[in-house]
Parts: sequence; structure tokens; C-alpha cells
Amino acid sequence: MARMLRRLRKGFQSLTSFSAATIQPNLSASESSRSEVALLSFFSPKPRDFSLPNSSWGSEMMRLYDHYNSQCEAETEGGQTQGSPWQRLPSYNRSLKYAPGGVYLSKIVQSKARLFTRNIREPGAAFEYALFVNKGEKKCVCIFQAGWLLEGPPGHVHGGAIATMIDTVTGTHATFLSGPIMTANLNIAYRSPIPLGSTVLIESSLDTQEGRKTFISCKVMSTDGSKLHTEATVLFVSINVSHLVRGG
Ligand SMILES: CCCCCCCCCCCCCCCC(=O)SCCNC(=O)CCNC(=O)[C@H](O)C(C)(C)COP(=O)(O)OP(=O)(O)OC[C@H]1O[C@@H](n2cnc3c(N)ncnc32)[C@H](O)[C@@H]1OP(=O)(O)O
Repeated sequence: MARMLRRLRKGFQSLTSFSAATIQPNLSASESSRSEVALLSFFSPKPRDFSLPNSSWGSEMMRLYDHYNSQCEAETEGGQTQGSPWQRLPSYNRSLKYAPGGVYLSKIVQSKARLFTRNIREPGAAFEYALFVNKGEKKCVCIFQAGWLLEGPPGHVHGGAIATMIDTVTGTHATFLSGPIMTANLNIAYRSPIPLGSTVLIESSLDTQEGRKTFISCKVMSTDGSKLHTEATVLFVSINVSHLVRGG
């Protein structure tokens, strides 16, 4: 158990893709150290970044990617970065190598564990998405193209797939803001169906942080903003990484 915890903490400590500036100033020392461990990368040296464009992306997906990506920090000729509040978040198919249920899972299951939204290999078949976070406004935008394997009602996206994307976007946002978290409560209102194959915007905004609790609101909209497909409120509770090793 102690060895597992050491490996898990080490994994969190290498999460370099998350900015140190995201630590909340209003957390206690122990809560703050919980946040610090989330600033690290637990991924293999050269993992594939699934949030980069691929041949399955349609024109609307590419237009939006170019729009948000162009607002992210760009390196100047002098090697310095411009001060944009936007940042594209990479996305891998393993999140925590040593904590997919901790000691309760066999080594085979641990070695085969993959992030739910990144486990279908065929480009365009399921969840195609990229996340951009705005550090200043504490909001996050996801561009999402829903593939043919996500069908629920004929020709439209399954409600569970929509919930999965909401949990993923808001969960990533909450991790960025508060460090290691788990979803405690997720409320969803489905307002209008999402056509299969279409591209939508998923917007996540921080409502409030109270101690260990991070409250986030989320909207899924058509890309021109004219149609609200889904809205949700989500509560995340900060956890100590040992929570995952103990199996919750
Ligand atoms: C690890 C990070 C990796 C990051 C990598 C990033 C890259 C990859 C991104 C992928 C992003 C995917 C994101 C998926 C995220 C999941 O889907 S997580 C899976 C689904 N969630 C679960 O399985 C959670 C199961 N539940 C639990 O483990 C525990 O109940 C919890 C949520 C940790 C809370 O337990 P606890 O720590 O004992 O907390 P507890 O003391 O009971 O409550 C603390 C406070 O929260 C409140 N609370 C607790 N539960 C509730 C509830 N259900 N309703 C309302 N209030 C509640 C309590 O009332 C209390 O409030 P205060 O008294 O402080 O005001």
C-alpha cells in the first residue's frame, strides 16, 4: 500500500501540463498540497495527444479548433510566450497509471485501463474533442464532434454520451482549478437533441469554490450559440490521492 501511494504521488508530481498558477489561494495547507500534486504529469514520455486534429474532423470542428488555438499562447521569435489567458489542454488515453482502482485491480486490468472517452481507435467513430481553458475567466470550452458509435435516439447522440462529455469537460476543468477531485453530483437537463456527426460547443464555468467543494455549470450549445442542447450543474469534491488507492 505504501509503495502504491509513493508511486501514485510521484505520478501526480510529474503532471507538468497543469499550471502552478491554478492553485487556489483560499485552500488550507493540506488542501493546497492536494492541489499541488495535480500540477504534474503522470503520462509516459511520449504519449499520443488525442486532442490534436485528425482526418475525421469536419470543417466546423477545424474552424473552431483554429479559432481557439489561435488565441492560445504563441511562442515569439525570441522564444518567449505571449500572455494569452487561453491554453489548449492535451488529452491522453491513460490518466493515472497506478490508480485505476488501486490495489483492488489486477496488474492486467491496470495495464489495460484506458480513459473512457479515448478508448475507441477509429478516428471520428466516437468522442472527438479538444479542450481550451481560460485561466483568467476560470472557464473552459470544449469543441466536440459526436461520432456514429454514440447513437441513442435514431440519428442523434445518446444521453449517456452527452453526460460523459459533460463529466469529462467539467471534471478536467475542476482538476485544473482545484487539483485531484471526484464527481459527487451531476444534474443534467436535456433541452434539444444533438444530431449525430455534428459539432457542438461545451462551455464549463466555475460557479464557486467552498473548501473541498468546486461547483461548476455547463452548457452544450450549437456552434453559432443559437440552440441550447443541454445544461448541467456539477459538484466536485477534492480528494487526497490515497482515496483512489484505497478504492474510495
Ligand atoms: C484524480 C484526477 C485525475 C485528473 C486527470 C485529468 C485528465 C483526465 C480528465 C478526465 C476527467 C474525467 C472526470 C471524471 C470524474 C468522475 O467521473 S469521478 C467518478 C464518479 N464519481 C465517483 O465515483 C465518486 C464516488 N463518491 C466518492 O468517492 C465520495 O463520496 C466523495 C465524492 C469523494 C466524497 O466523499 P468524502 O471525501 O468522504 O467527502 P464528504 O466528507 O462526505 O463530503 C465533503 C463535502 O461534500 C458534500 N458532498 C459529498 N457528496 C455529495 C453529493 N453527492 N451531493 C452533494 N454534496 C455532497 C458533503 O456534504 C460535504 O459538504 P460540507 O459538509 O463540507 O459542506
